[in-house]
This record gives sequence, structure tokens and C-alpha cells, in this order.
Amino acid sequence: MKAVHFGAGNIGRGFVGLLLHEGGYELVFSDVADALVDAINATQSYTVREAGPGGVNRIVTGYRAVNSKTDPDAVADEVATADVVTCAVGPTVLRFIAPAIVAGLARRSPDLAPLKVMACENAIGATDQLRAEIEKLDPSVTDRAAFANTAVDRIVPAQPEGGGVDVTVEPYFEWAIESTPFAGDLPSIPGAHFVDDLGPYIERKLFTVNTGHAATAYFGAQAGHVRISDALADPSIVARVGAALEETSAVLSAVHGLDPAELAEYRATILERFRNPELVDTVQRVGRQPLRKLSRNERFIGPAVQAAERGLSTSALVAAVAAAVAFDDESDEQSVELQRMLRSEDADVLTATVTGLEPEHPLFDAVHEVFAARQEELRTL
Ligand SMILES: NC(=O)C1=CN([C@@H]2O[C@H](COP(=O)(O)OP(=O)(O)OC[C@H]3O[C@@H](n4cnc5c(N)ncnc54)[C@H](O)[C@@H]3O)[C@@H](O)[C@H]2O)C=CC1
Ligand SMILES: O=P(O)(O)OC[C@H]1O[C@](O)(CO)[C@@H](O)[C@@H]1O
Repeated sequence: MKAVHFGAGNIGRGFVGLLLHEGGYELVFSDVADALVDAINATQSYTVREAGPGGVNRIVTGYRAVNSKTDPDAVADEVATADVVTCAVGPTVLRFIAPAIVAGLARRSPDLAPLKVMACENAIGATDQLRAEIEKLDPSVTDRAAFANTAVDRIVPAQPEGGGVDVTVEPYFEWAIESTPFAGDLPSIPGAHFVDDLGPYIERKLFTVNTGHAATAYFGAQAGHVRISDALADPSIVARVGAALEETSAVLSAVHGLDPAELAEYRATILERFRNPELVDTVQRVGRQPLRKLSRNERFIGPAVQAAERGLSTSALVAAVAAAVAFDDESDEQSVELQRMLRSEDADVLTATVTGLEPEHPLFDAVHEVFAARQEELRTL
């Protein structure tokens, strides 16, 4: 059995690649970072170090890497004969990996079982997005694959310079995968959780883990903290993050019928995970790409829209949006773009462009106020 995984970064090596290896797949990483591809090919094994209570070292073997920038043809050949394709490249990069998958599917023998395709990005319907990119290029190849959405959860921070291919992760993980697209022929992924309806799982994860983590990052950055653990040592930040998560939990209960007591436990576990003293993580990494995080279906506006439409409270989520709007990291392209837009667009345009909210939406005015206030603040700086 062979799996091709696009994106040999933190989650690629520290989670998806590890579980595919443990599931018995020969593993082919595909990445565009020359040095990373070379480093992977220079090793025969790497260690995934689980830092924190109960963590152990896991060894990954039986892999190689192909450079999809310099050798796209070789990647397509690997895809053509693979059983599984996964990716963890970031939602905005899905369109760039689609051509190699299309070329691989076009070359695939009709005798082979459908290629199992699973995008492992923090986004609702990431595999659907990848499928749409593939269809745009060649609609005739999609019947050679089974496309399943997934929800992946494991904190894998940026790795220290010079650490090689090894990767430090938290001990916890959860990987929920839609089962129906596979028609009974499930991929071999130990510990993965196959579900008929992924909706509640991905929303529970994105609107709790990712809302909470990103809110911690934005409130933390505003208060001048560098590390996530420092931000969570500040009781006022804990209170604000907790309030935002109570609002998302109320939405999850109202929309998916999730049990409030179980959600309260889930929230507490997650805050403990963020506090893991053995995992060095920064507000800069967790806050990265604020424009993506402020978009309509993402971790802040997504649940706030659903709350506003049900007459539920949104003030804590709106406060997190205000902190996100102030996130100013000159090394992050989206943060630079957001700050540029704040200086040059009016608040109506900003609210609509960044969040996708329509002026008549019940959330619009509160978010508009956030953008206008930040603009006012910038004028006085
Ligand atoms: N790090 C984490 O804790 C988690 C990350 N995720 C999601 O996983 C995705 C990746 O995140 P990270 O691993 O943290 O980022 P990362 O930056 O460590 O890894 C991304 C990798 O993709 C590669 N890449 C970029 N363009 C490519 C292309 N066209 N073809 C092949 N490879 C390409 C990059 O060179 C890099 O090695 C994101 O969608 C993120 O939201 C999901 C859960 C946890
Ligand atoms: O690209 P994003 O959405 O910031 O993804 C990384 C996030 O996902 C998480 O792993 C949670 O699963 C967090 O570590 C991190 O905040």
C-alpha cells in the first residue's frame, strides 16, 4: 500500500505521515521546499516526539520525498499508483497541488481501486475544495477517486531551526474522517475515527480548538505576549477566551444538539492542551493568516453568524474579532494586507470583503463597529 502526502511540514510529518506509516503505507512526501525534501531523503527514519503527559517517541520509517516544484511529473507518477493521497499544505495552497493529482489520476490504471483523497487542513469541506480545484482542471478524472472530508486535531508548533526532520508534537490527537465516500473500503489509519456525518465533528473542532487557540493568540499579541503559554497565564485573557468558547459551545448545542456538559469538558481539556509547558508555541504562529481566520465560514465569523441568526450572544466572539483585526505581524503577508486595507478601505468595504457579511445580516453592525474602531485607533497612532 502506498500513500502520497502533499506538505511535509509540521502536521504532515508530525501527524498525517506518522499515522499513515503506522497504518502500513509506504509513504511518499511531496513538498516544494528544496531543503526539506533533501533532508527527508537524507534520512531513513525520523522521530515524532510527543511532549507532555503520556507522550512517547514514535519512529517513522519507509518514506521518501519528491520535489513537486522541480519534478511534478514524478509526483504524478506516484499519485497514479497510490492508494491514498492526503495533504496538509494550507487551504490557500490546494489549487497548487491539484494539477499533480489530476495528472496522476489521468495516468491511473482503470484496474486500480479509486484513489482515496483526504485533505487534512483546518477548514470546513477542505477535501470538497480540493475536488473542486481538480474538477476545474479535468472533470473526467474525479470518478477515479473517493473524496472524503476530514477534521484533524493535533498541536504541532513550529520546529526549532536545525532540528532536522524530527518533529515535536503534543501527545493528543483526533482525526475524524467521512466514511461514506469509501463505500466500505476504508483506508488503514489507526486511531482515526470514521463517521457518517462529519459536520458536527469539524464544527466542534474548528469552533472550539481553533477559535480558542486563535483567540488566545490575538488577545495575547495585543497584550504583548510572545508565547501562547504566557498569554494563558494572564487571567483576563483566559476569561475572554473562555467567554468566546461559551458562545461557540452554545451554537454547537443549538445547531448539532451537542451536550453542554460534554462541551464544557471538551473546552477545559483544550485549554489544558494549549497550556502544555513542554510545547513551545507562539502567538505569531497560531495567529498566522488573519484574513483566512476572519473569513465567513471560519472560526470567528462562522459561529458568530450562527449565533446571531439564533439570537444567541456574540459579544465575546466580536471581541476576539477586534483583537484579530489588530494583529500586526510584518512577517505575515495576510496581516500586512489586513493592516493595509484598514488604512485604505472604508469600514463598509472592509466588513464585506474580509468577513463576507451582508449589510442586512444581524452580525454586520457589530463587526462593522470593530473595523471602524480599529481605523479610528490607527488614525490616532
Ligand atoms: N500545525 C498544526 O498544529 C496543525 C495544522 N493544521 C493544518 O495543516 C496545514 C499545514 O499546517 P502546518 O503543517 O502547520 O504548516 P507548515 O507550514 O509546517 O507545512 C506546510 C508545508 O506545505 C508545503 N507546501 C507549500 N506549498 C506546497 C505545494 N504546492 N506542494 C507541496 N507542498 C507545499 C510547505 O513547504 C510546508 O512544508 C494547514 O492547513 C493547517 O491549518 C491542522 C491541524 C494542526
Ligand atoms: O493554519 P491554522 O488554522 O492556524 O492551523 C494551526 C492550528 O491548528 C491546531 O493544530 C489545532 O488543531 C493548532 O495548533 C493551530 O492553532
